Amino acid sequence: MKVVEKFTSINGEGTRAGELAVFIRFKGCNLKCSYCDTMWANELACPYQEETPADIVNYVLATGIRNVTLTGGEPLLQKEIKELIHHLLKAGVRVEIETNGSVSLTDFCEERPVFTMDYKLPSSGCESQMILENMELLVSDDTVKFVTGSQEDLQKAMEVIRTYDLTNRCHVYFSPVFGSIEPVQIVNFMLEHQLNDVRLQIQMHKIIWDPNERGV
Ligand SMILES: C[S@@+](CC[C@H](N)C(=O)[O-])C[C@H]1O[C@@H](n2cnc3c(N)ncnc32)[C@H](O)[C@@H]1O
Ligand SMILES: Nc1nc2[nH]cc(C(=O)O)c2c(=O)[nH]1
Ligand code: SF4
Ligand SMILES: [Mg+2]
Repeated sequence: MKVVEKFTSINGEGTRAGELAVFIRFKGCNLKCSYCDTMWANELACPYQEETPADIVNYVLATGIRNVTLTGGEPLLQKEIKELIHHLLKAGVRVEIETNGSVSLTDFCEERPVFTMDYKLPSSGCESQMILENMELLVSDDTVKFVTGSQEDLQKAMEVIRTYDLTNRCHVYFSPVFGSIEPVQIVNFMLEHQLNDVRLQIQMHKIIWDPNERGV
């Protein structure tokens, strides 16, 4: 598996935000979101370490931390990802996968990690790649995350939430494209449209550390 970085930190996002977590970041992505904060990991020339699922499980267990987030890049594109999920779950670790909404989840629903799945909004430039069938596969521990950069994005996110009744299916988060929309605009939109059960979340690690710092 192509690992570009692995580190321990607090999870800066998602339902376990603020808890300790181990991060495994994989190389490569099939999308090119306008705002991507880890584009470096998607470049062909990005150096990586070839690791087996067993190497990764050993690293995770040695940290003594019970949460692991598999991210990237797009983690579900790694050939051995199913095997890795299997071994991590068997070892009793909580597995969260950050995925971009353009990879089918059908193959990952038997032995289940927790999914934090983006719905890519218009300002990302990648909305046409969304696999809408994925919405039907989400369960109550999963999350749909809308990273919003504009009023148009907020409007579209609301439509998607209503179409798929997302707040009755799973967690729903709004997160600002870091530094490009004022969080208060998101709050005002939520108030104006009475978006109950939607949660605003700001990437905590970008406030604790320099927003461009890697490995945190
Ligand atoms: C770097 S991606 C990797 C996982 C997967 N490719 C995806 O897009 O979900 C991890 C998360 O960071 C979010 N993200 C990337 N750049 C961001 C930015 N500039 N501001 C806020 N969130 C961002 C993505 O939308 C995604 O939810
Ligand atoms: N601390 C911290 N929390 C995170 N949660 C999701 C991350 C990601 O890049 O997917 C991330 C990250 O890069 N750092
Ligand atoms: S899908 Fe994720 S990793 Fe890929 S470009 Fe978009 S934000 Fe970056
Ligand atoms: Mg990140």
